[in-house]
Amino acid sequence: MGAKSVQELSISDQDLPQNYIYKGSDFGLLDASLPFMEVPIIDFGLLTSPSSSIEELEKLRSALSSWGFFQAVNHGMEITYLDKVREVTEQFFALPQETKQKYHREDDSTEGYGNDMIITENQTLDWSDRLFLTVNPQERRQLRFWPEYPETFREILNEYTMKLQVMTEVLLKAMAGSLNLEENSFLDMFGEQLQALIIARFNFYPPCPRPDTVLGCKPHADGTALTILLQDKEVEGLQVQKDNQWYRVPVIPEALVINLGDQGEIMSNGIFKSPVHRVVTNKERERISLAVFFIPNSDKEIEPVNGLIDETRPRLYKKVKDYVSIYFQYYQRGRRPIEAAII
Ligand SMILES: O=C(O)CCC(=O)C(=O)O
Ligand SMILES: [Fe+2]
Repeated sequence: MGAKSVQELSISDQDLPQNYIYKGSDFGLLDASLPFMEVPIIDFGLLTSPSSSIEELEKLRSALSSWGFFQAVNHGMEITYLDKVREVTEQFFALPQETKQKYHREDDSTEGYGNDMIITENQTLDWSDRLFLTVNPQERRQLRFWPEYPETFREILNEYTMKLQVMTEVLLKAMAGSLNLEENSFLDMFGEQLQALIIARFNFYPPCPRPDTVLGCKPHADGTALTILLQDKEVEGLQVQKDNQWYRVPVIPEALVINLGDQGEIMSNGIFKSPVHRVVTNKERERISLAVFFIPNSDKEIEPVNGLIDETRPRLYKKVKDYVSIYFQYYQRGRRPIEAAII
């Protein structure tokens, strides 16, 4: 049944297993003296067409082409609702270990509860336990991995991801609008009516005895088109890289953190960035987050939108299909999967 959960490791007096020690050369700067990112805050209410504000679209374009990250406010979900989503996440991870094991993922599969998937020898493991659930398309749901406790878990996950789906449609249209493209240019790449693969990844980061050498999540860029992240309400940990410098992503309890993934960068012909980010650990407090991944259907070919290719901006990426399948292999070897798509 595989290794101990990170949660169990965090409370055992056993020495820290060596494979959690991060060996990359880019560790170093884990202290709080790192600068905060100058986080672009986008008012979602102003993005909704047909009256979307030119100014807000310009802010969106600028955020996605510099950071690849922004914080979304006025997205239609009250903070009390976001707190409910956080609460069921905390409640799940607080269940007794035997109960959580009921939802344990198989060693060779991502779906379910468990810690970092082991793909290569010598791989550094992330200091986190996760619950990974496919939400959409509905027929791909594997309900045996969906917690039955807390009782509202399934209902909230279903409802929350439906709300995010609506946001994603608005966002994809606004992204196109911000580049003067036809409104459905990005949306169409997902397939009919956003028939996206939607995956929810609940992350749990227990306190870590060695935050100076252990990461909650290794540096990576997401393989998605878009990711919508609900951060812990109080505990910071997410950092983003820009021009070889790491920045802290501030906690804004009522906001959703949105970032572009590799497939979003490919569609935009490199105008929008898929940012490298990581999660650091701390000694005192646990941290939770919920990342929801929006991924074009695996039978859809993804390529730069036509209107974004011209003499001054040649096509930068090849057509890719089922990008996710190569993604994990590259990631666990510490390479950027998007390299596979560069012309
Ligand atoms: O926990 C976080 O803040 C980020 C998690 C993340 O990057 C991911 O799940 O891909
Ligand atoms: Fe990520």
